[in-house]
Amino acid sequence: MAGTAPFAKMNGIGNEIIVADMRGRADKVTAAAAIALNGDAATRFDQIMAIHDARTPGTAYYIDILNSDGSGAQACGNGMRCVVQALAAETGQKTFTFETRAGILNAEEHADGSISVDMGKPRFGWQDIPLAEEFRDTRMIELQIGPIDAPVLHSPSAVSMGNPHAIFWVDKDVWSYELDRFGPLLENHPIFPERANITIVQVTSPETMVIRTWERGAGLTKACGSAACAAVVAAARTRRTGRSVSLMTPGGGKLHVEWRDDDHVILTGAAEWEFSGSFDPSTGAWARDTESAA
Ligand SMILES: N[C@@H](CCC[C@H](N)C(=O)O)C(=O)O
Repeated sequence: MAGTAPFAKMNGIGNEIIVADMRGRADKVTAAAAIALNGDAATRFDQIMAIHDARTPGTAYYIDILNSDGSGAQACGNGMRCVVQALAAETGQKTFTFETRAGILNAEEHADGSISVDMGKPRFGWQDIPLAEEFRDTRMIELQIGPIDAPVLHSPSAVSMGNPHAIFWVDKDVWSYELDRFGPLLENHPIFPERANITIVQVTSPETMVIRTWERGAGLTKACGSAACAAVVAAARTRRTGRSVSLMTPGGGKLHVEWRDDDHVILTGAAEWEFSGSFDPSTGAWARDTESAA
């Protein structure tokens, strides 16, 4: 065992995040450790953001992302904001370049404390998302759930923000849908060979929307940053909104997404520290720092 590692329990507008400091060590946070941490109410989380030493020149750190079921993820917008806030508090630095499974991304903490993450360019090709079969136009794919002649959710847009997203458009309040029941079925539908994050979206104006997400590998969450990005890109692509949109999320938090003319998607919002501790990255056994908030 390489010894315990420091962590911070944080959240990105309610998306439950553990930022694990794995710098200077060769081991990784194991799936077993993730599952154990998620099984304890005090450390229950949606994603672990493990900060590792840089692998690529020009980047500050490599960020390994784990879902609460122990699986890996390519992108996590809300978690990246937590990483930025933690590193900015430690170093005083305001801008960072990171590497993730999805590639290299830049992020910045603003003077008001909000944080913007450049989530890169969306991809729409069916092999890129990926989908199991060819769809020439992923603005609307054939997929539905519920009775065949009166589907509850149908015809989603599909988008990759580094990770796979299906966006279902609804007219009614997003809370009136049983996402806890349909989410697992859609996440694991054979059309998504790598599973998918499932989001329902109510567009409320050309600049606003309300979203609820069932996350791949984590279930219902209070917010999902990459889903917010995917929703805005898909909405703009289908002419439901413009390219600059404010989103309300189930935790009551607000995110802003801008799909810039250079094709990059910028996610902006808050991050919050809750408490700190140390943990064993191989087992998930952990202890709270004595001076840390309750
Ligand atoms: N909460 C995240 C998304 C996390 C990754 C996702 N569950 C996946 O497996 O792709 C966010 O804020 O983007």
